[in-house]
Order: sequence, then C-alpha cells, then structure tokens
Amino acid sequence: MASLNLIQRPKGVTPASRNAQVHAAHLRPVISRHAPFTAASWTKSHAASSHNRLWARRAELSRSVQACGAEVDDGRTPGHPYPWEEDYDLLSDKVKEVTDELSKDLRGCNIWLVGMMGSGKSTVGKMLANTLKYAFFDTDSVIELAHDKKPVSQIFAEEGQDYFRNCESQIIKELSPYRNLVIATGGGAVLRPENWGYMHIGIVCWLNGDIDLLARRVARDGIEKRPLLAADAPEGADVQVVAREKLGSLLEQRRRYYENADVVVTLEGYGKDMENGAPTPAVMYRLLTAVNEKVQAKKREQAERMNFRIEGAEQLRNMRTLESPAAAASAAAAAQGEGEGAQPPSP
Ligand SMILES: Nc1ncnc2c1ncn2[C@@H]1O[C@H](COP(=O)(O)OP(=O)(O)O)[C@@H](O)[C@H]1O
Ligand SMILES: O=C(O)C1=C[C@@H](OP(=O)(O)O)[C@@H](O)[C@H](O)C1
Repeated sequence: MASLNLIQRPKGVTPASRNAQVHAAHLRPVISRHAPFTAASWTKSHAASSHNRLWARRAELSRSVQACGAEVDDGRTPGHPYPWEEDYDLLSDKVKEVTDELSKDLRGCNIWLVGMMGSGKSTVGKMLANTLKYAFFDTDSVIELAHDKKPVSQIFAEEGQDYFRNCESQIIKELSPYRNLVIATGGGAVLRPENWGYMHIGIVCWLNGDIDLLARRVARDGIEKRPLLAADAPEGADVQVVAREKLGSLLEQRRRYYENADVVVTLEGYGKDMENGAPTPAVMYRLLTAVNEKVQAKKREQAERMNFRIEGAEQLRNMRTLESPAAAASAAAAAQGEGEGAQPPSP
C-alpha cells in the first residue's frame, strides 16, 4: 500500500468492509497527492483577460462620447439587481474587498459546495479556491483518480450506485478534518445524513439553479457523463428534454436536503446572461458575500455572548473585600474592641 501522508489510521484498526479496503488502497493516497493545490488568484489573472480589456475599451468609448455631450449607453441591463456584475473591473474590486474581510474571519473553515448536476460546483469551486487561496477538491475527480481515472459513469455501471456513494462518503469524511479547502461534492452527496455531519463542520453552500438552466448545461456537456441522467434515456430522444425531466424529479426528492445548507446562492442571470445563468465570477461573488454575511453574523453573536453582566457583581466584590486578609484583620480588631466594652451600636 502506498504511504499515507495525510490521515494515519489509528493503531490496531484494520479495514473491515470492502469499501474501507478500497479507500485505504486507493482514495487516501489520491487525497494526499492532490493537496495542497495552489494557483494564481482570480483577480490577478482576470485583470489581463480579454473580457476585462473589452470593458476598459467600452468605458473609454463612452467617456469620449460623453465629452461630445451625447447620451451614453453604458451597455448595462436596466433593473439588474447586481449592476456591478456587468462591469468586470468593479466586480473584481468587490471580490477583493469581500475576500479581504472574509479571509480574516474565516480562519481556514472549509467551504462545501452542494447542488444539482450542472449547477457549476466544480467550475465555481476552482475559482473560489484560487481567490481564497484554498486547496480545491472535487469528490467525483478523487473517486475517478482512485480508480485509475475510470469515469464516474463506468464506476456506476461496474460497481453500482451504492459503491459509488460509499466512496463519496469516505472522501467527505477524510477531507472534513482539514482546513483551507473548497470541496465540490457530487449532486447526490446530500442524500446521506452522515455526510452532513462532516460537511457542517465547515460552511455548506447550495448553488441553486433553475432546472431549465441546468438541463441546458448538462445537455451541452453530454448526459452520458452523468449516469443518473443517461440511464434508460429513450433512443433518439431530445437530450435536453430527457435531462430536464430527470433533473426535475431528482430535485423534487433532494430539495429538502439542499435546504439544509448554510448559504443559498442563486445562479440566475440577467440581461445578456439570461440563457447561461450568472457568469462564474458573479456566482463566486454572490457566494463570497453570502458566506461573509454568515461569518460576520456569527462573529457579532459571539461578541454579544461575551458582553454579559453578572447580576450581583457588586455584592461579590464586597464579599471579596471582607475576605481579604486586611479586611479580616480589621473585622477581627473591631470584634475584639466590641468585646472590651465598646459602646453598643446605636439603634
Ligand atoms: N457560471 C457559469 N456560466 C456558464 N456556464 C457554466 C457556469 N458554471 C458552470 N458552467 C458550465 O456548466 C457545466 C456544468 O458545470 P460543472 O462545474 O461541471 O457543474 P457541477 O460540478 O455542479 O456538475 C460545465 O460545462 C460548465 O462549463
Ligand atoms: O446527482 C448525482 O447523484 C450525481 C452527480 C454527479 O456529480 P455532479 O453533480 O458534479 O455532476 C456524480 O456524482 C454522479 O453522476 C451522481
């Protein structure tokens, strides 16, 4: 068995179940090989992106149009609830601002991404990890790597869904004691209560998207990659229609589990993003903001808990004074004085 760098099995414990053996032999070394993962921060890489240059050019053009006294169409969608999402410079500044505040208080707490297939857990997760300077794990990829890069669909076909879910739970359990991780889970990870026990040690974020949006995305990727969508799909059927139907019924069963998340992030896109949902940096910004609100609320709550007054604190202080050696000596002297014919206290 390969050397295990991350988690050592306690002495005397031998893997009993088949899954434990699979884990010991495959999953653990894979986890250790892949941590930590580092990459340049998104804000930096984004500054050089073509999209950003396009926005800079647009701003330059509108300034020259304004200089001529003409009306400016800044290209933004009227009524967009998050207008800064349409300006990548502004969005980048806002990401930096919220990341700076959050990083101070997050203290390495793990972020778990949950949500239906196609909600962007892997895509957003990578960007989020770069931004927070966290390591990134995708439970599906860890399972595939642990099985010599066998795709999830093949593992489902050869070993069955239960086996896959056991591997998934094992990885979640293994990763949970670590810090500074963003973990993209598979869409079905929410089904097992024991997974929640581990995920809730960190902050669980649900990427909540409209079924039509998810169906468009998974159909574009090809549903054969996702065994629960590909199973029993009628020959020649419209892939998007099949995906929509299956995702719809899965969401109906899973919604109540997703609702256990600490934070919910909507994928809704506006204006030009209506079809594809909010762009990844925008989803990440929404997520960072929601997590930050949660963390800051927790911090305030803790500060409030520390700000208490002990009823009767004054009496406690007086008791201490009486019990101090000096107070005891003077009390004894006074008592002795009384005994030596001191005046009785006035009534
Ligand atoms: N914000 C986004 N805008 C447009 N396409 C996206 C976005 N997020 C993800 N996608 C695309 O949707 C598909 C599913 O994303 P993925 O990250 O694999 O989802 P999940 O891990 O939740 O199944 C991929 O093709 C990905 O490129
Ligand atoms: O929803 C599910 O049950 C599944 C989602 C998939 O992951 P993604 O959500 O990353 O597609 C993968 O774990 C497997 O095909 C099962």
